[in-house]
Amino acid sequence: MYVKELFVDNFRNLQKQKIEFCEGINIFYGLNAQGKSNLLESIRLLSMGRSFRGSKTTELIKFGEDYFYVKAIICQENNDKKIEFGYKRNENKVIKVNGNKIKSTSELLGQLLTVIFSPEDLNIIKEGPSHRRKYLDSCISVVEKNYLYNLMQYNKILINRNKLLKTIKEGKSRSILEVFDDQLVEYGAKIIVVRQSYLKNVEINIKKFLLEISNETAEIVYLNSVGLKDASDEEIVKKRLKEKLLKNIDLDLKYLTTQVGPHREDFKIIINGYDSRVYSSQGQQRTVALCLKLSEFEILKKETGEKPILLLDDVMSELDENRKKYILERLQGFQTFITHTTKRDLKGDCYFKISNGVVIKE
Ligand SMILES: Nc1ncnc2c1ncn2[C@@H]1O[C@H](COP(=O)(O)OP(=O)(O)OP(=O)(O)O)[C@@H](O)[C@H]1O
Repeated sequence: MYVKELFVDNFRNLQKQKIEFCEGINIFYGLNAQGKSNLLESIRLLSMGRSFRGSKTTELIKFGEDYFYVKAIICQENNDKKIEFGYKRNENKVIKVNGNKIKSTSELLGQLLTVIFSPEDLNIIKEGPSHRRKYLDSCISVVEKNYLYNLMQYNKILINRNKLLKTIKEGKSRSILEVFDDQLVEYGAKIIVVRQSYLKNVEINIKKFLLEISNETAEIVYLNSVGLKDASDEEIVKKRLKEKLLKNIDLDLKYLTTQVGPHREDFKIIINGYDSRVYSSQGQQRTVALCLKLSEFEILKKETGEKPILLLDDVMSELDENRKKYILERLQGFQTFITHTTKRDLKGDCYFKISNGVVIKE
């Protein structure tokens, strides 16, 4: 698939305009703070239903305005698909696919397949477990239809269980907790099994990429909440999760929050035998992040049978010549959007200059 055309109105600093892209490598260049990342953000918004920078939807509205609207025409096997995203301050967002309003973000996922590379990817490697969980959940949500639903259900039950823990402290019966535990186990086990399988795929890919880029070995260790080396059997996972919940009840009551479950999980990326989060250099961590994104791309491609679109926001300047060459070779044949401060050094199929929110095709 590829994005043929984009229309933006009141999105961040971008001027109201229609932009036509080419099928190969699209280079967007310009000085700092002109709107390059904003443009990629608008495309990614149509893909995931939210900002890749973690901004709230209301922050995407141009200063001084009260709505924004973004529309893209996607070409897929010679059929055109239209995706629209509109948001008016204090109202609900409106998302449409081919003119039909969709009810939830999960219906949008999979309509426009994108993988974004940005300097913030480093946080997936460097920061705490919540960054890795969030990343993992967002990748899986696109390729596994029920994953987001299961995750949302799990989180709802978790909130209620945590509320209940507080009232039990005040003297109510512990047995009510079991009702929540059964539901938590039901959804939790599904989440764990899918995470296990996804991470196995990531490991296969990351091993290959890292070997090719820097001749290093890689291994992924899924730190699942049930303490299993292989958490791929749903029934076993259910049983173990139930046991763990029961075992931890005193701790839960002490801290008034659920101590065990998918909401506490993490995964480690081991490079040459050492945890990359703790022992890798900044440059090595950057390479690991790059490999992680390349494997996301490979899995997305394999699972959907489609050609995903690549969004490279400000990453080229941080890569050395070898890595730059490697990534550009891998992305041959896919629509790619690259932002850069200069036009030099990058070979593209079409170039756009961005200045003060205006995008000019050359
Ligand atoms: N809601 C908004 N309304 C208007 N302008 C905004 C809004 N949000 C951000 N901006 C501005 O948009 C401008 C461009 O931001 P953007 O992140 O796209 O820059 P960029 O061209 O990618 O620059 P850099 O090369 O520094 O990364 C910034 O000056 C920012 O302050």
